[in-house]
Amino acid sequence: MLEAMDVSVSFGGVHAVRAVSFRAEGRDITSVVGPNGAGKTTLFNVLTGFQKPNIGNVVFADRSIVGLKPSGIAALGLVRTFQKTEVFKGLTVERAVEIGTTCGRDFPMWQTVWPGAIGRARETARNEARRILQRCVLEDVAGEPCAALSYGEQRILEIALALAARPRLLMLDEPASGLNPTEARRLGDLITSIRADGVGVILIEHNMQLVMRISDSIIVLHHGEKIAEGTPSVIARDQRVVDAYLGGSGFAAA
Ligand SMILES: Nc1ncnc2c1ncn2[C@@H]1O[C@H](COP(=O)(O)OP(=O)(O)OP(=O)(O)O)[C@@H](O)[C@H]1O
Repeated sequence: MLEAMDVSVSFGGVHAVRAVSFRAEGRDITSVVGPNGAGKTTLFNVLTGFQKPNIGNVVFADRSIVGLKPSGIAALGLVRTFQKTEVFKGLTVERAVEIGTTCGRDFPMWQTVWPGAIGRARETARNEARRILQRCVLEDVAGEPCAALSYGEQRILEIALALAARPRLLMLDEPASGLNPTEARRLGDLITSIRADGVGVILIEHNMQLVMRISDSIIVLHHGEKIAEGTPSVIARDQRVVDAYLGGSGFAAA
């Protein structure tokens, strides 16, 4: 569904991403890992339209998305999370997700003039929001103001808001950062349930336990280059990865 081809990005003399190619299949969890400064965020920004590559192409759903605005890419179904739930802090969790389901959607003209249509559209949005909150196990806090959520719940709410945009491919940038092991496990369960719904996920993440547990495919970056790609068990045995990323300590699938 998404293919990056020979993507390179330089900042002055710094080669942040060097000729990286990979494919992310529509119903897979594809993780991008690597040490600090490996180029993960820069690559993520290229895929979501926040950074133009110097060279290379990115094809999503059979069309090149290089040069499209982030909003245009999101409208195609490639949706990212933002750590920005504070914009909804005065609203309840359910209302925030409900508003999220209507963002970027066109409403036919008749809906604005036909009595009852607005109420019906609101009801549809509310039902969709409830379904998303259930999927994210946030239904118990649906009536709470967003600002009252714990840090871990706020991170899950970011995903709920991204799901409200009906992604075909969801991009998550370090969703486990700052989560405790229980929260990280809950996050992993959520991400695998999103995959089970037929939505692909691209995950940039430092938490290797989580990555090894849920990924279908892992791409390893080092100094901007892709040094390995494969299933968790293939990556765990790759000597170049173990040397470059893990300082020779090795790791096991969790
Ligand atoms: N806007 C920028 N201007 C100059 N250099 C940049 C810029 N953005 C990133 N870099 C450099 O590009 C390289 C890759 O950075 P990037 O943030 O993509 O790595 P990363 O793998 O996401 O790191 P981390 O895990 O620490 O977030 C680094 O050397 C970084 O200093």
